[in-house]
Amino acid sequence: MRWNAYETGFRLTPGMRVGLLGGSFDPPHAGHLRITLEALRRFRLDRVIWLVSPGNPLKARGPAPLDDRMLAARALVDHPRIILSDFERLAGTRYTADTLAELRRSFPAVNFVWLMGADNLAQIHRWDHWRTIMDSMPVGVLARPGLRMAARASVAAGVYRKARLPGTAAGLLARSPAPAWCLVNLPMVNLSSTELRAAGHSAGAHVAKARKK
Ligand SMILES: Nc1ncnc2c1ncn2[C@@H]1O[C@H](COP(=O)(O)OP(=O)(O)OP(=O)(O)O)[C@@H](O)[C@H]1O
Ligand SMILES: O=C(O)c1ccc[n+]([C@@H]2O[C@H](COP(=O)([O-])O)[C@@H](O)[C@H]2O)c1
Repeated sequence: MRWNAYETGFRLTPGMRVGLLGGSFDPPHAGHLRITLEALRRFRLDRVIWLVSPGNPLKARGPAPLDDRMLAARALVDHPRIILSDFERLAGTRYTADTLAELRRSFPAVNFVWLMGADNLAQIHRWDHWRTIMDSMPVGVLARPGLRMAARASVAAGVYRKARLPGTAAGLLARSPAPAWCLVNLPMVNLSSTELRAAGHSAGAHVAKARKK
């Protein structure tokens, strides 16, 4: 399967520790980059793949076109260990549980870690087959301004309380058998795509500006 239209020449080799940051990235922002760099370091990952989603199944509002969001991400990120991918478009998956199953099938010897902000830990119990996600892959959670408490009090944190690694053991997460999750604190960046869109910064506007140059 030709599964990455935007990133040529990257290889995932057996034994690699690879973080997966799924998101709308509508538009991508410095908060995404900050948590990615922090995840690479704290979870001792070899790579992080941004899975730029065709559309969050829980969001009624459709995002900007995927190509615009990929281009905007490319303009923001230039790092040898960060891969940008439209895997979900190419694999035809929409729900995270399906995407992760497909990735595991394609790369059976890679140690994947699902990454997300604390806002998503607080609501992952609403996702399709959320327990399959938690039971099949370690999960790294990055603190997000104002959401640490909601994450700690979440359904997922309660159901999987015994599977939680302390922040001091974050470096072991990628090699821990699922279920395993770890919430790390970090210097937080108070940015969200919602606020950026409200201020007129869309992925499409970025592309239009780049074309004018
Ligand atoms: N500032 C941030 N701090 C921590 N995690 C973040 C931050 N921004 C985004 N994330 C996480 O990155 C992933 C992708 O985020 P997403 O593309 O939805 O951006 P967003 O800013 O949350 O967008 P929106 O406001 O439209 O929901 C999610 O897991 C989200 O929790
Ligand atoms: O699989 C689901 O049911 C599901 C529900 C909501 C969100 N997700 C995924 O969570 C990631 C973050 O979504 P978003 O829109 O908050 O950036 C992205 O990869 C989505 O596909 C997945």
